[in-house]
Amino acid sequence: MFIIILLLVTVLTYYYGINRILGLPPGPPPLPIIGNMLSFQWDIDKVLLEWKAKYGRIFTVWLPFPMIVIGDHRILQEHVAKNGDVYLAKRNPELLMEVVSNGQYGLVFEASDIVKEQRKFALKTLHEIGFGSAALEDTVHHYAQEIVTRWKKSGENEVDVTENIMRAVGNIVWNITFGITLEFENPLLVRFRELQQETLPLMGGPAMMFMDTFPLFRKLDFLFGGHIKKLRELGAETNNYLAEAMKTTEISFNPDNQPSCYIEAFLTEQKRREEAGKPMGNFHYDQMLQSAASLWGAGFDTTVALLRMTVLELINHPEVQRKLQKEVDEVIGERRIRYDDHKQLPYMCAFLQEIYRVGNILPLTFMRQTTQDTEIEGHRIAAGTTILPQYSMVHSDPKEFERPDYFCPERHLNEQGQFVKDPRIIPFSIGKRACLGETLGRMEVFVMFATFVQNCHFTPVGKVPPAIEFTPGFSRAVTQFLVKIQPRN
Ligand code: HEM
Repeated sequence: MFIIILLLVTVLTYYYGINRILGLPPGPPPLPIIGNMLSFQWDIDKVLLEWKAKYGRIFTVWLPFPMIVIGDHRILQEHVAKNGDVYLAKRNPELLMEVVSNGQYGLVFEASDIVKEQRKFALKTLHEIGFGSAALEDTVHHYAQEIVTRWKKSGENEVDVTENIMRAVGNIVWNITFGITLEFENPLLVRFRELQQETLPLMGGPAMMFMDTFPLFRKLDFLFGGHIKKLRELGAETNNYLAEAMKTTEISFNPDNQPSCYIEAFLTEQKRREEAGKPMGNFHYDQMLQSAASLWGAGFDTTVALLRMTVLELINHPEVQRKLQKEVDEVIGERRIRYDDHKQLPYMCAFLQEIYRVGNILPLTFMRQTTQDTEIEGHRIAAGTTILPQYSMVHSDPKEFERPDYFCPERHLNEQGQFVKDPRIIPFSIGKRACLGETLGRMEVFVMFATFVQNCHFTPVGKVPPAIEFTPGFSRAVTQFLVKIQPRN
């Protein structure tokens, strides 16, 4: 009897009092051992917002380790942005990394001790190989033209816009990474997207989180749907393709030339170290391979997903499409779109800011781990605590944005019809782990979308446009939809 009472008291204390005892922000009561894991699906936006309404702007969720969720713009700015070094490290999904990437390498989930060095190298390299340059803008415009030329020929056919967008965006990332231009129709890009589409949903979800947290259960993978086995196979196929492409780059690599892509810059650094008699350090084969995988993984589906969503919103809001067409016709006419044109296209900027708000490409931002003791809103947070900076909770909070589910570019215009940049909308994240591809991503989305509006008119296949629904998974995208496309000029 005594043992039962003791057990009951322990469970109740844990359930109702653990956060208070540990001095953590309040949060949903956790169950012993599994914490709040059962509530933690990847389409968790709604649950997180309910918790925010109930427990405040920061709260604790147990997975089963305590994780502090920050879903408030001011706190994100004051801590994650201004105090970047404290939030530099990620809480890496070790199992996932071991299965897919042979360890914690690359540019997204690399081990904490190599982050600063590899991010510095990546930022410098991406700038040197053309981020922000007119040449890269020309390439993006060239692919935007490829897309609309094909769409214009579609006549009465029902079109899935994904295919051409995917080939164009895929080619741009491939080029930046390997310096290789693929044929527009090259089946490799299609296979690569399929691999990513199969991999991403398996990476997310409670099964992987559970096995990551409790290594003993990895042997029972077959009971959880065989995710580990499948991910290992998909990871191996992806890595083989990347290794092949790296080999091609290596064969034509000339160390005397200025690097034209990421892999060449990596090979140049290796050569420099070799000639100086310095150890390779983290500039080894696995880091090179997984950096390529990171650029591909982070730069491809994100951009494709946002561009697909722009078209879906156009057919759902014909009056918005008409306004965009009018603006482009009046300001640009038939001349070539340039990124700089955004300064003269306020309605288009408002439309894209609204896409960035509702798009929420990462349903769950990557978890961080504090690198030192800190304090947030009066709570002492120990070094090594997991933090979730959840920007989507700002984007979809009714206290921040009236009717947040409603797509409305006008909310980003002032009385004079000028575009108002909203600092609360953070699609590329902030701080020291913000997106490395923001410069390219913003330019790509603008130049491609403006070219679509300039050249094509999109209508739904039936009388009623398709619903806006999202696929679950590590990254978020609207489900498949078809459109009809008429040329505009
Ligand atoms: C419009 C498209 C894009 C969006 C919305 C986007 C958004 C994001 C977001 C939200 C993160 C997570 C940051 C965090 O953990 O706090 C991220 C990380 C990252 N992105 Fe992007 N991204 C886009 C395009 C790109 C492109 C084109 C590239 C490169 C070619 C890229 C490379 C990366 C990398 C390497 C990271 C990991 C950075 C780190 O952990 O230090 N992204 N991106």
